[in-house]
Amino acid sequence: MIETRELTKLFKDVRAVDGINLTVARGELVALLGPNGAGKSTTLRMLTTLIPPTSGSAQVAGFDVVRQQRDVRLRIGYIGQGNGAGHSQRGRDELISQGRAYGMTVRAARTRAAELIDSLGLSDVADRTVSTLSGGQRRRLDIAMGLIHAPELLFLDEPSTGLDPQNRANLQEHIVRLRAEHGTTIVLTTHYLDEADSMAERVIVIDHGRVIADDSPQQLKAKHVGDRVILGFAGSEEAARAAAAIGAQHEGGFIRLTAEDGPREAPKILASLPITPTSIEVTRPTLDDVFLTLTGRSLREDSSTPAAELVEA
Ligand SMILES: Nc1ncnc2c1ncn2[C@@H]1O[C@H](COP(=O)(O)OP(=O)(O)OP(=O)(O)O)[C@@H](O)[C@H]1O
Repeated sequence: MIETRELTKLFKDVRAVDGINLTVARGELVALLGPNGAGKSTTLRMLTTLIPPTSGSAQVAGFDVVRQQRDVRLRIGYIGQGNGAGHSQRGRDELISQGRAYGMTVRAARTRAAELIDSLGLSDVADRTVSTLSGGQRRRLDIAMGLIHAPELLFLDEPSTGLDPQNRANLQEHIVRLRAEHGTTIVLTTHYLDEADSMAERVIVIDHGRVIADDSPQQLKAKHVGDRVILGFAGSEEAARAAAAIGAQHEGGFIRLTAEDGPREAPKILASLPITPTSIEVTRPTLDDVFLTLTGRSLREDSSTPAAELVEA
């Protein structure tokens, strides 16, 4: 569905996207994850034909993003960071007008609008003017706008930024359901770690315009970080004896181990110790730990991340 080769975008001397190669198969739900300024939106804007690449190439839905822009545009939906719907119109009318702009008949646009209103949970508010909708409702209307022409591929640029946690969860549920019902290929950008983790079956981590990791969230965590098992002992001496028995190091009264599957391996570790620990803690890594391992920086500590997102990330 998407194939890019050395896709690059320069803004004067800023290398916003630096030779990205990626392949997205039909039906995948892929999250592009990275800190502010990593190049996620620029990548999306090239894939949606909004800006031309400086070099490299991209095929989207079988067409070239530079030479066959119209063919690409007919097959994709794009929901950018701002709200797309006009504020003084009723939501349903906005959807129908959007369908007409794509060349649909009034009848087809009405039917499709009704379907989307239903599947995005907008039935109670679709006949109100857009300006009276809540942030979450408006975002769902934006998604309906992007889907009116039944695109094969939907791009969402930070779909849940600015929403409260409840609306975010609700929106995520709708996106996952749409995908299950219609088989739409979805590519979204996010800097919410939990969003990438829970929704996407594949996470492409981008930093400084380059892909630094590309795998399922589970594999990324297992491959790059692993689970942590921390054993606590009554004192340093006990910890040293236990550490010697399993060929590990201790730090004061603690032994810190990495395990591929912590919850399963912890009982075996315990069984091989000559002394019973006083505490045991098994922690599973987050995608932030993956980012930290790969870059030495935390996505959360990114100085340009707005404070509201630090709390939720
Ligand atoms: N029109 C532009 N002119 C100049 N520089 C730009 C332009 N658009 C983006 N950039 C720069 O390109 C880099 C990548 O920006 P981009 O918006 O793609 O990042 P992002 O990963 O989407 O970040 P965010 O999460 O903040 O949206 C940044 O350094 C940004 O300042």
